[in-house]
Amino acid sequence: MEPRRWILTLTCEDRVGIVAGVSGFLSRNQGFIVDSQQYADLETGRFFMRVVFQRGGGGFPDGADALREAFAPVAGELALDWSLSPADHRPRAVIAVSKGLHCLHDLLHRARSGALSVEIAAVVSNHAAARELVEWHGIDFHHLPIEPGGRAAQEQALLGVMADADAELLVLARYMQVLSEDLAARVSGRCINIHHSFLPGFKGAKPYHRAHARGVKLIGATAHFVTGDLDEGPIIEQAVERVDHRDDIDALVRIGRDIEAQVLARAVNAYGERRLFLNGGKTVVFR
Ligand SMILES: Nc1nc2c(c(=O)[nH]1)N[C@@H](CN(C=O)c1ccc(C(=O)N[C@@H](CCC(=O)O)C(=O)O)cc1)CN2
Repeated sequence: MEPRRWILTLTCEDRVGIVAGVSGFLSRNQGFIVDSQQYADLETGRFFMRVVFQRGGGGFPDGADALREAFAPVAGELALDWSLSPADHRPRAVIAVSKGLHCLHDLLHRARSGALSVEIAAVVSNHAAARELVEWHGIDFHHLPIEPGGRAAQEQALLGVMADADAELLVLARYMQVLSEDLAARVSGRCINIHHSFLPGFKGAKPYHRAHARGVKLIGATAHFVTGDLDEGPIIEQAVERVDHRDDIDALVRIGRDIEAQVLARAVNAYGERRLFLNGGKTVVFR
């Protein structure tokens, strides 16, 4: 049987000796490195690293707690912000959606076919349109309409669903409500939105209409971490497709749906596989 694999991710203030410190720890503990990627941002002075490793011989710490206990002194010495988990761990996620269900369909299908690296724990929506689809997949659906003056209560209910589902990640899969500053702060670094344009172009509502009016030759989609500032969060993934004068707004919307679904799934998988790091107003995404 293949030995269990582990993923160590870390970030820290950059200095000489980080890679040596980590690889030295693994060597001393019979850790066999399967994949290692690191990046030094010379502008911010931050360092990022992701190591995939497995048991390489006798003396390898047995289990997550033993590994974390063994690594903690090294991490303290190097002043690391770190996380260590089994490679097959899939973070639990809540998906939020409004009336456009194409990204939700895609995520549910990928989850069902084992191609999604997060576990969909529940789906919430300010409309009831997705209930039948979600329940067909055997997943909890929560209809959280926004009553007049009820945005704060609705957001509390959304946080309640995340807590009850033990979910760490919130995915806005064409959820057309602007999260409050408070909610955005509470899910900072663990909330991913898909915006239906190639940011920074065409922020806000109805980007395809405005792209058509502008006569663009490329349209795209952008997955980003959510912040309190609409469509301003750190970009995780983007893609574009060529369009031309023959493509009316309906065509742009149709072409855009596929781009949105693909870009969002890539971003969610980067998060689930611990390949994604916040780096100030930007991100580091290991391939
Ligand atoms: N705090 C944030 N919340 C959300 C973000 C974000 O970047 N920061 N992105 C949106 C998604 N989105 C574009 O990608 C978007 C959604 C909604 C709107 C908008 O103007 N909504 C209106 C209501 C529209 C309606 O009811 O249909 C509003 O909220 O008043 C613009 C952009 C998700 N949330």
